[in-house]
Parts: sequence; C-alpha cells; structure tokens
Amino acid sequence: MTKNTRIVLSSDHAAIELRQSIAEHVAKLGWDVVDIGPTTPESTHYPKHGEAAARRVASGDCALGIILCGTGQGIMMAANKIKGIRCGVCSDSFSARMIRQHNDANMLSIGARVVGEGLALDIVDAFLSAEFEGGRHAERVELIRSLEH
Ligand SMILES: O=C(CO)[C@H](O)[C@H](O)COP(=O)(O)O
Repeated sequence: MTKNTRIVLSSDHAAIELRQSIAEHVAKLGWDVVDIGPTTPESTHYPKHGEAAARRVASGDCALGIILCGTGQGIMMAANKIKGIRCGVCSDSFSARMIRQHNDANMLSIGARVVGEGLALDIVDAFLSAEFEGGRHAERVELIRSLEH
C-alpha cells in the first residue's frame, strides 16, 4: 500500500502568513500540501476552519493536519470535536515530537500570535519527523479513542 503523503493546512485570519510559510516548508519536505485556506485577511471564524481540516484527516483523505489561529487553542478545540482527531497545540519542539511519539496525534495546532516563524517551522519539523512508538502508549491512545463512544 502506498503511503498517504497528503497533509491538510488551514487557519483563521490571524495566521494566514505563517500558514503559507509552513505550506512552502512542508512541500519542500516532500508532502502533498492540501491548503484549504482562507487566503484573504478578512476576519473569520476559527471553528469552521478547524472542522474542515479535521474532516480531511478523519476521513483519511489526508494523513496529517496542521492548523493555526492566534493562539492555536480555539482551532484545536474545534478540531478535537471531530471523531478520530487527536490534535495538540505546541509552542515548543519537544511537545510537538511527543504528541506524535506518545499520543499518536494526527493534527498539530500552532498559535501565530505566540511563536515566530523560525520556531514554528522547527515545531513542524519535530512533529513530522516523529513516529508513534506504540507499546504502552497504544493502550492509552485506545482509551482516548474509547471516550468517543
Ligand atoms: O486565537 C484565536 C482563537 O483561539 C483567534 O485567532 C482569535 O480569537 C481571533 O481574534 P481576533 O478576532 O481579535 O483577531
């Protein structure tokens, strides 16, 4: 089976520039970027963008997702309401690596008003290069999944 290399990106108005930098960066890493916008700077509502991105991941259309808003918090909350989504907000690279290794996160959220571009790209690298370790963590992720029923 071929590996799904599609990654969805979305944000609200607070994070358009940073999202576009991340999109370019991630494309250079070899991912097929599915940037679902928005592209214009008008004020918009982060829950709908979090939901739209999360549905791409939950459906299997995209393997992973990166979402952004001002703090990363609101859009993360919306994404985590979609069944099958495990999304964490990260402002440091260690956490970004750990949410993949221990929590099998399938989405990363970043606050564009919290971290600068350099750190954001480092956070993205940490997230994308890490892999779920399974083992004892698999049982715990399964317990998270069981909360969805
Ligand atoms: O961080 C956010 C949600 O968690 C939003 O980006 C933020 O609330 C938008 O604020 P404003 O409408 O003042 O630009």
